[in-house]
Amino acid sequence: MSALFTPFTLKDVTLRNRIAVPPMCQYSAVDGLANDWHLAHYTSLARGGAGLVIVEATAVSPEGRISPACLGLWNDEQAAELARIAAAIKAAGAVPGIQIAHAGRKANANKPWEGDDHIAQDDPRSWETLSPSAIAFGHHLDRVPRAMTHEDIAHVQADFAAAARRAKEAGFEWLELHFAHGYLAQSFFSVHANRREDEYGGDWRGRGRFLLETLDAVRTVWPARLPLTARFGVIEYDGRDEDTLQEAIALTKAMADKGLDMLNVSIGFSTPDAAIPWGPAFLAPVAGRVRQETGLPVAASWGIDNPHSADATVADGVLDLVMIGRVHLANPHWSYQAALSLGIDRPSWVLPAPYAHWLERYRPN
Ligand SMILES: C=C(C(=O)O)c1ccccc1
Repeated sequence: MSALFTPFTLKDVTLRNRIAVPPMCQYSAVDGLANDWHLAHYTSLARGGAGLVIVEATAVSPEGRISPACLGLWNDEQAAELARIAAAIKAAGAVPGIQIAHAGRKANANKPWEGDDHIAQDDPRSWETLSPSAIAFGHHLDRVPRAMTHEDIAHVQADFAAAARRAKEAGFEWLELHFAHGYLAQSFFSVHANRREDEYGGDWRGRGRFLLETLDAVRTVWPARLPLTARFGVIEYDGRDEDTLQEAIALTKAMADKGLDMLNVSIGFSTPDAAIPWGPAFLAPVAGRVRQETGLPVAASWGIDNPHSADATVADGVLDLVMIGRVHLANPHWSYQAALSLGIDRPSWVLPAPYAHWLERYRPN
């Protein structure tokens, strides 16, 4: 029996297997609106057999977008278009998830294939960037952001709560807060980005306050019966990893006490000088430690694309869900290939019936 193809239940939601498609920005929206690109993209991924499909980083406000082409959930028109995607993912047999985000000091950037750098301030598409402190990320993202006031902080937290409410009304059943990858929430936690001397800075509790308060605000509107999760950078690969990990584990425990149901373990990406040890499933052991020390179910991504390795991380109790990202862009039916490789019974039926019946028939014995 394959551990990867066992169901997973969290709160009132059951996934058909342990395979999740993590958020992967498409940079294909206009005014934050989802369009036919997104509908085809997410429908295709859901038809491929994954248990959970999480829609990409969706900004809680216009200035929270990474690029002008990112999705948004700050108005009802955007919610209506995203409702079509949630319904399409569900109709294909996967659970519809969505990640809500604020890009902080990495906001206002060109698409990755159009420079990946901050949009020039005299460009009509440019907007002001916000962060805990007036410290730029560096390299291609060298814009110095404005240090947030307490009014800014309260406003952004209210935006997260409003986006969560819209996500619920749009039919999403899994919510992920973007607390990773050097964006706003990660920046509050990061010693590289947060040099504040008020209650939102200093030790891990101070630097974690924005994340805890944002979680609180979202928890009040997101239904208790549906999973409330976060993607969180627990390590920076910046030479102080053990310190960061211990602080991240302490903050994760505090988030669990406030109703966080699962952690999608990722990387901080708070400094351009990180020495990331890219390699097959390199982050899985870090996620396993977070799982062990916090007692929370965890997921992880980054270089997990081999079915046997993915299966082993679940079978060995390292991960509860495996985030299979970029390889899904090359092969939306990765789950079917994994089912064949792992020798599960009737592998074709990982796919929808209109595909499965053809794949199962006329096969050599
Ligand atoms: C666009 C990203 C996101 O939405 O998290 C991202 C950024 C840096 C590394 C991986 C992913």
